Amino acid sequence: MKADILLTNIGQLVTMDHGDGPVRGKEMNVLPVIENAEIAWKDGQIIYIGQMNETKIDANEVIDCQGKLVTPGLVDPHTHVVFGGSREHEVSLKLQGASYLEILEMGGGIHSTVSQTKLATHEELKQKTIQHLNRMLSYGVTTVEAKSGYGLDEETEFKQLKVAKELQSEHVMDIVSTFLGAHAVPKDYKGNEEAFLEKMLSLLDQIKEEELAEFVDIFAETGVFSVEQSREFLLKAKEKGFLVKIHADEIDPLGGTEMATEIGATSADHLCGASSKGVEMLGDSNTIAVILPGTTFYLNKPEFAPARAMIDQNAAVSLATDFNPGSCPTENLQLIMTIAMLKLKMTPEEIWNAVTINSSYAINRGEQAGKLKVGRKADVVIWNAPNYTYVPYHFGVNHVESVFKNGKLVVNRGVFDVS
Ligand SMILES: O=C(O)CC1=NCN=C1
Ligand SMILES: [Zn+2]
Repeated sequence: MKADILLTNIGQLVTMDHGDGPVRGKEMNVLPVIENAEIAWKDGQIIYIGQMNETKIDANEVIDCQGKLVTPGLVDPHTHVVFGGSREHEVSLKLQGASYLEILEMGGGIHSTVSQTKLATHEELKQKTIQHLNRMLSYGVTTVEAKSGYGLDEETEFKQLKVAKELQSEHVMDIVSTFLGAHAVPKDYKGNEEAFLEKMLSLLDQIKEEELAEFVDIFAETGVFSVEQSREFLLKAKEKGFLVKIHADEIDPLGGTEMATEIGATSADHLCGASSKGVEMLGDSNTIAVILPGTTFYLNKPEFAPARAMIDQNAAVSLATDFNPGSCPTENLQLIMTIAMLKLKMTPEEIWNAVTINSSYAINRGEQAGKLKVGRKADVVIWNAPNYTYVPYHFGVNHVESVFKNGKLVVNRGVFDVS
């Protein structure tokens, strides 16, 4: 068998090849691992996965993985990666005890990023986003969702969406685009949310025509949009052919989780305040629960999402960074894995399923990402770690050694000249 690249002497090859669909409930605690394994690819496509020395493979390049861990590229299914500026100036307010919603109400938070995103040129926004995507790649992420939502007007929402679309073809990262025009109520629409939502809905035809987004999302939260406003908005988006997802029960328990499952949302995200009814409905639905423990940590909230109860009720759970300049300014999905272990009480097996195969289904890429299987593209990570438990265990550092995207080496962190 002729190959371009063969990885051999792999200690643990985690394939995520459970069969079709996301993994849910008890199945989340199963991790398909091949010990002492090899994987080979040609022209960017996986042609062999198996035990070492089972098959003769004639490869142009052979990489001895020295017993290390190899996994699929990670999938980050919830990020606000396209944005201007930053919000470190709000740290003093946070330290004085101002809450996220209080800062938003004061005209800061999302509104602050909206002002900075409006000021950024298309090119400035694009170059800044490339830096964030490169850092995500260095953490082992090879597929990412990118939301708009820092324009709250036609011009700047389209600027964000066009940056994401250009990077879909120009950057090696696979990017799934989401329209989040309903991210907050701009000052000139205060008290007139319905009119603002109508304005955002009026953009959908052009977004669909120009293929600028696959998903539509909305922030269902106190002081932003109600659950009923969100239901109506997302149902209209579905009628126009969009897939939908929702920021639900992030801060206040409004019942967005239940609504997401009722309308057949692809994912319901945050869910810190999900009710027991909402948890039960997730278990009985195809809606993926995307949990963002980094945000709960960074907002210093005591209550984390009840991920343990969701898994116990047979839900499919995914993890994401929620990378954004305000409530979770980190691209480090590995750190999220550690927080999920400690605060959500998820096992290493559940965590690895939640950052690969389940995340890929949360952004409609279940057939393309999050799994290593013959015939799929070679999005592969070699970790400087002896096993999959080691990554969330040894926290706050980057364990990636090499990242291959479509079979091409795109990140090599294994090179040190320390003599
Ligand atoms: O604050 C932000 O910029 C991102 C966010 N949207 C909803 N929750 C957090
Ligand atoms: Zn978010």
